[in-house]
Amino acid sequence: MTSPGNLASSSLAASRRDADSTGPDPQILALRGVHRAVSDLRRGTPVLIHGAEGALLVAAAETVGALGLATLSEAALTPPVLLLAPARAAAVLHRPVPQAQADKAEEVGAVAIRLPPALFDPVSLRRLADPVVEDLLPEAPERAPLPPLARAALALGKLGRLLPALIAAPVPEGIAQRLSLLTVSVADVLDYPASAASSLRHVASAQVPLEDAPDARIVAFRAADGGIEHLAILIGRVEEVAAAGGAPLVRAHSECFTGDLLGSLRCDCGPQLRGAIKRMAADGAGVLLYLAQEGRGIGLVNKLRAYTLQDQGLDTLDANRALGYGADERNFLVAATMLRELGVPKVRLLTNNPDKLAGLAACGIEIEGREAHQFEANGVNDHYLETKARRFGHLL
Ligand SMILES: Nc1nc2c(ncn2[C@@H]2O[C@H](COP(=O)(O)OP(=O)(O)OP(=O)(O)O)[C@@H](O)[C@H]2O)c(=O)[nH]1
Ligand SMILES: [Zn+2]
Repeated sequence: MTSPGNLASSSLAASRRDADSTGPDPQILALRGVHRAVSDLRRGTPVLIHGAEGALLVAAAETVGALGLATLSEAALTPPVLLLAPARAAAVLHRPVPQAQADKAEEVGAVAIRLPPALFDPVSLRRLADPVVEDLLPEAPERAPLPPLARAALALGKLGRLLPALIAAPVPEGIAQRLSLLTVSVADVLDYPASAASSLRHVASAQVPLEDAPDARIVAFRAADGGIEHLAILIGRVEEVAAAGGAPLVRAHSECFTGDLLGSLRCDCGPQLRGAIKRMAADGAGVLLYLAQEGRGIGLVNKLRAYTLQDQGLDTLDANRALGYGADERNFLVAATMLRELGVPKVRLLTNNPDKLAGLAACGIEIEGREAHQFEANGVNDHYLETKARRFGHLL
């Protein structure tokens, strides 16, 4: 269980992990490499992905500028193509992706679009990437053969919480060094979510009495990539309950800026957050994991885009898909690692979401029971709640 002494030695251990006598830890180097590549994509700078199949230079359609496109053209072995997730590709191509190809596309999770000169500029590319700017081209573009490493390219864009739309071109090995561009391996990109989650360690904690739970402590967790922190709010006698082999109430709550902080009526997050804290205080103990997984893992910017699509008639699940994301992009290993670090391997989970129960169990957390966590619809979120029950299988 967390104590100030443990915390101090744990953060010291974390700071030493990258500097022992045998040199930096390869896992940490891999995590940092991917994190830096993501930052470059977010800035509009191309990065190189390499694997056994070759080397692919990629840039995010959402952020790339004229300079990035010029770099791509100059280095490309074959003309750059636009990689899109299958759902977005179907919209851009003005037709469903044919079945045989769709299967392949789902498997790879990417479709390549040919980019004639008229579309090879930052404004056109953003238009092709973003379903909110629903201004389809009068003439649909053509498909192109899928380059190698396409799946890793879209995965890298998603890690950056960017629209999963990347301009990509196979390039000769060694070009990245000549152009001073970052290189990441396909394995490091695909391993990143699990590797980052399993590297989470507590870095700081403090007593923070809450209105609804005066005996509360916040513990902050940081991964070895240097990314954003996740928080655990410990309420009451958690330590005692866990030490006695009991299962405290636990809620894995994904952050929701709009609902938690502003009281948005579009979702049920605010009442669920405050309700969980009250319930844990009444129960005498509980752990609320406040996870940096805004918008079920797609990020706040994409959630705002998803809201616009919902205002145009899509539901919460189809809006995610239209953007090129999955219905739920969260990684349950984050919550499981935090619980293990806190010494809470057994829980009574406050949730209506069967995927959370299955996801945490798959990561080795013992689910002693589920506690329903439902709140009245408010007149604005009725359709959202109904969609969660109907399409996500939420338990009532
Ligand atoms: N992508 C997307 N995310 C949303 C939308 N509405 C709310 N969210 C996000 O959904 C997350 C809320 O998830 P949770 O509170 O964990 O709820 P849940 O998965 O429905 O499961 P339980 O509440 O545990 O039953 C927050 O990160 C919100 O930002 C939406 O329309 N689209
Ligand atoms: Zn919300």
